[in-house]
Amino acid sequence: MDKVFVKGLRTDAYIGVYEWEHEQPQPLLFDLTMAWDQTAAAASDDLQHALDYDALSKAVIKLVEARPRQLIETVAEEVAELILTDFKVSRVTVCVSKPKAVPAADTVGVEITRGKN
Ligand SMILES: Nc1nc2c(c(=O)[nH]1)N=C([C@H](O)[C@@H](O)CO)CN2
Repeated sequence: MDKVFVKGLRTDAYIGVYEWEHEQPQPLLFDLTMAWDQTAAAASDDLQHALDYDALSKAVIKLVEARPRQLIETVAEEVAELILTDFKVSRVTVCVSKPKAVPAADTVGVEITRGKN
């Protein structure tokens, strides 16, 4: 299956279980990989038949910045659900990185893959 991807999509979010994390936003980075058949987009050269990574990126940022959450697992599931539902994608992998979470590590995060039944 063909894929459309977005790497290193940055948002600033109220995210975390600790008190200080509720008081200031911190960066979350998303790597998103969507299954998408490119045939119609390539044949027509028309964005209407493509998975619009610009619109998708904006929708993800809007969702993530809309409200505070405790766990990055929750964010990952909500982002996957948005992409599957609003962008008619059949399968998506969402990787969420939280670079400020563990000072001794470059970054930490979770990765999930979800599909429509
Ligand atoms: N699996 C997870 N572990 C932890 C999370 C999380 O969202 N998922 N969050 C925290 C804290 O908020 C941490 O990021 C602050 O440094 C701890 N573990």
